[in-house]
Formats: sequence, C-alpha cells, structure tokens
Amino acid sequence: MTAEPLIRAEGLGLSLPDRGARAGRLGFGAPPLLDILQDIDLTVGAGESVGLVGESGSGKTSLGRTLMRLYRPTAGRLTFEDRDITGLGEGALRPLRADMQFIFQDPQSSLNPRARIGEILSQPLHAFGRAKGRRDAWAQASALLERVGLPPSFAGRYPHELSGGQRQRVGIARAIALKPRLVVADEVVSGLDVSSQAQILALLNELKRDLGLALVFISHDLSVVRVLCDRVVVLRHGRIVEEGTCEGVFAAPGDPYTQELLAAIPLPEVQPGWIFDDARGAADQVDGASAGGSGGAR
Ligand SMILES: Nc1ncnc2c1ncn2[C@@H]1O[C@H](COP(=O)(O)OP(=O)(O)OP(=O)(O)O)[C@@H](O)[C@H]1O
Repeated sequence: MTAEPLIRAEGLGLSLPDRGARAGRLGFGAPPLLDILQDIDLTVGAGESVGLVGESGSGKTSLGRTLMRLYRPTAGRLTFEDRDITGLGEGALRPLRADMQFIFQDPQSSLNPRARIGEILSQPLHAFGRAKGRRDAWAQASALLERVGLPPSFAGRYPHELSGGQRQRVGIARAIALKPRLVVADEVVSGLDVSSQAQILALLNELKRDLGLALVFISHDLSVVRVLCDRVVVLRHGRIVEEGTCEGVFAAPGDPYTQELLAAIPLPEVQPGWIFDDARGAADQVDGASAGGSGGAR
C-alpha cells in the first residue's frame, strides 16, 4: 500500500450477543457473546480500493460496519486519518459521518419509498449544513443524478418508479453527496443483471478515480473484486487468512481457503475490459436514461 493510510484497524475484534441464544433463552442474564471478528489488521489508503471476500458468514459485513464505526469494536484499535475513533460516542463521530458512507446491497429497502429522489438526496445535504436552502439542495441533487448517469428529472420520481440499476445509482449518488473520503459498498451489484452490474462497477471505478475515494468493496464474487479492486482481503470465520494485491493473490493464492474460493469462481460474466467503459455513457444505453455521454456497454 503506497497511499496515505486513511483508515487503519489494528488487532480489531468484535463480539456481539448471540442472537440465537437470546431468542431461545428462558432464564435471566446476558446472552453469551459470539466472536464475530478477531485480530483484524487492515489499512486502507486514501484513494485505494480493497475487496473484502469470503463465504457467507465469514464476517465481511460486520467488518465493513465496524470500519465505519456503525459497530463499536470490542478489541483493538481503529484510526481514521490518525485519529483514534475506537471508542468515540455518536456525538463525537457525527462530524466524521460525512467522510464515511455506506452503500447497501438493496437500494429498494434503503431508499425511503415515500420520498422523491430529490428529497432523498437533499436530506444529507440539509443534515450536514451543505445546502443553502431547499432550492440549492434540489440543484445539488440534480447535479448528483447527472454525476451517476441519471437524468436530473429523476429528482421528481419515487424509488418504485426506477429500475434496480437506477435505484442503485441513486444509492451511490446519496453516498457521494457529502464528498466522503471512504465508501463501504456492501454487495452492491448482487441483485442486478450482468449488464447493470458491469455499469455499476464502471461507475464506481470512475467515481473512485475522479473523487479520490477509498473504497471497501464487499463481495462474495471474486470475479467482480478482480475487475474493481487494487487489493483483496480474504476473511474466514472472522479472521483475515490472506491479503495482497489482486494481481498477486489471483495469480498465486497462498492460503488453501483462497485457493478453494478461486476454484469456485464460475467463468467470468463480468469482463475486466468493461471497467474501462464510460460509465455514464453505458448507463444511457441500458438503464433507459438519457443524461448525455457517448460511451456504450459492450
Ligand atoms: N448483529 C449480530 N448479532 C449477532 N451475530 C451477528 C450479528 N451480525 C452478524 N452476526 C453473525 O456474525 C457472523 C458474520 O456475519 P456477516 O453478516 O458479517 O458475514 P458476511 O460474510 O457478510 O455474510 P453474508 O455474505 O452472508 O452477508 C455470522 O455468523 C452472523 O450470524
């Protein structure tokens, strides 16, 4: 890693109450704790993209949420730009929240169905004092829509009026509204068809490059990580079993578990070349948007 460290986890651990034990418990007392993450050492540099991979239940989402301090670590240390944020309370974290954004797998459930897209995008701008009134927020929302390859007129629409790929673009627009330094994207292309997947990956790649974002990209799909990320971190049972550049790990996986994961990759549906497409141009063609741009999905 050559970039300035943006977020750094050292010996990070997370234990959470066992949900199953809590549900089935008859007696009193606290439910037993489960070790979800253990001994995580991970640094993500400014502008760097790191893929978190591993099978279901390996701890990818928990690690993403802990890096964003949506969970408080129960062991180790977490620093953001050299500031220790391990134990900060919500009040102290609030100014940092603008710098760290999460993109969810399912934009359908993360976008308020009763709000117009313009209102959804205006909300964080108002909450963080980044808009001079409603008109300015709406103008910024329209610009954000264009930035992610959607027509500004979509500001007046409701989430259910958009396709899955278009909703995910709105999720991305909301995540970049506050010009964050770090974005954690959790399985953001999982529910999409292959051409929408390729376009969303191309858009993320373009935003990463243009905005200098650090990206933590969570995916169970190694072929997707391979096209988007600089580095890959392999999780198993809440521990890192392998880490390295995508090039190095994919060419010569050192850990037997990584070898197994790689052997299980189907023939790639997302081609590495797709990432170099003009993301907005590609959006015009498949999402039915008409925001301008001249590229095309292959
Ligand atoms: N809030 C919670 N309370 C208790 N246990 C949890 C909680 N969240 C996750 N877990 C457990 O932690 C482990 C890791 O879950 P996590 O969702 O982080 O894995 P994942 O790799 O993201 O899985 P998937 O790919 O299925 O989303 C699982 O065993 C899960 O049941």
